[in-house]
Amino acid sequence: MENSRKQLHVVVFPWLAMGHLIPYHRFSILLAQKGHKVSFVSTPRNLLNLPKIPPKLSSNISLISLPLPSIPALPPNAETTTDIPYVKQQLLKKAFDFLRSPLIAFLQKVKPDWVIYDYASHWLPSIVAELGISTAFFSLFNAATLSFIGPPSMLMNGGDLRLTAEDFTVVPKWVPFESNIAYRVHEVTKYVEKTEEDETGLTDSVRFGFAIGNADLVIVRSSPELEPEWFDLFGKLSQRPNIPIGFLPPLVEEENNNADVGGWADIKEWLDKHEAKSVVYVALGTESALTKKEVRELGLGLEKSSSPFFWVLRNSPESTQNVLEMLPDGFQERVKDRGIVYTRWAPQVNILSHESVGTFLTHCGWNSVVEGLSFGKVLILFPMLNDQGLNARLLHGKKLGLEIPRNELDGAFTSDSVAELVRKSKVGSADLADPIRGLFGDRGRNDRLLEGVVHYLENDTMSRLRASKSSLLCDSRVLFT
Ligand SMILES: O=c1ccn([C@@H]2O[C@H](COP(=O)(O)OP(=O)(O)O[C@H]3O[C@H](CO)[C@@H](O)[C@H](O)[C@H]3O)[C@@H](O)[C@H]2O)c(=O)[nH]1
Repeated sequence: MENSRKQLHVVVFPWLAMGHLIPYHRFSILLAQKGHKVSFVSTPRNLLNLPKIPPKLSSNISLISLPLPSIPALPPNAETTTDIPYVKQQLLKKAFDFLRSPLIAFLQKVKPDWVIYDYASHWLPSIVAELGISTAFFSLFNAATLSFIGPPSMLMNGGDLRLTAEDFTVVPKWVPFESNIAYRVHEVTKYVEKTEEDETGLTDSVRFGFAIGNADLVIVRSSPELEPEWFDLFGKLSQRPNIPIGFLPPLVEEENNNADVGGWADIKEWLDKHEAKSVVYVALGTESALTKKEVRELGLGLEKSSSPFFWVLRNSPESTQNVLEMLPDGFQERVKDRGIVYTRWAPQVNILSHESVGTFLTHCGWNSVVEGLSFGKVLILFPMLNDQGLNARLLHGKKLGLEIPRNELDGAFTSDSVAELVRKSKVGSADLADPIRGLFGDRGRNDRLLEGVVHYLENDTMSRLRASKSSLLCDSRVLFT
């Protein structure tokens, strides 16, 4: 760390979801690499499951464990959204909200310069401001999604009148330009059900409202080159300083190359046998669950495509049936020479970094999108939940992906359309040269955006320190007059 730069102490507190813990952890590593001190706060099992901290950075990162209080009806070991059915997520938020007291006690003790927090801890910024600590909301949603969610001033007052799934299929009235970014009914049905069963009394949009509206800074995991009009609009709607951090393109972890049976070494051996860009990687993140009918259609589609594939298909807490039993009869036997159905946690970044993978059939979780595009894969878009439908519209509009046609109401699709898009993904390499696509994996550009965020955190802290020193000077002058 240069002498002119102050070493910051940053407390990082993500929501309890793998898709949040992973990028918050990555951001923490990058802050530590810049010489800053990070306290990464989460629950015990989540801390154990995080990627290893590189030994040379371990003195800069402390893992702070706060046990998750038990809540009736929440399974005892549930510490992430992956452990529970989607409609039970609000229970996890209820338990998460009980982390408030131990977290505040920790902050009072260590008095960091910054707290970087997620949308679920909407209560954090106002309390932390009273302690004189700066707050940054780190948004894993892009600017288009943040704008779709709405102006914080409206959300904080409970003024979001969208209640039914249909309400979310309309471009909001605060979007002043032409846009097609809105949900399809099937992409929000579960959100509406989850909200109706709300255990916390707060909808996610209210949490977003407070998380954004009370932040000193909003850091957005995206880039203004991808979505200039949405960054512009989000700045106006939020009335908060906001800054893009770029995409945080993934790093391939060397240590994943282990001897675990069925682990990365075995997967790599299988991928190595295939021609460049021939394999379709299929994975739908950590929160979405397919119905039996969807598993069947997707399977038949992959079979009809005649393409080699690697399909991550794990059991979901939403279903009591083993997911392999949902596959079409005889499926695994018929495709055994060219397809793998993988039922464990997959080393996704390693797989996507492999040259034999050409196509990524994805649910459009923002991490997966970034990972796929950073490694130059062709995306087949299959949104299921959360921001995924909006991401799919954005990507489709920018010609960054091919969307599987689906029935707008129930999401039904055909195996033929899956097979057709897989084939199309193999021939449509022309737009791979698109400069927008190149932004995702451009290390130089992404590093510069990250550097901008780090400078903001450093400079803001320095000006606060100078301001508090000069107010002390004023006070002492008052004393001496
Ligand atoms: O077997 C697996 C499954 C997932 N991953 C990783 O886990 C992350 C998953 O993130 P994402 O692709 O964004 O999917 P979700 O976990 O479903 O993400 C949640 O969080 C995202 C960020 O807020 C949102 O965009 C999604 O809609 C929301 O469901 C990625 O880094 C994957 O590489 C693995 O490494 N192996």
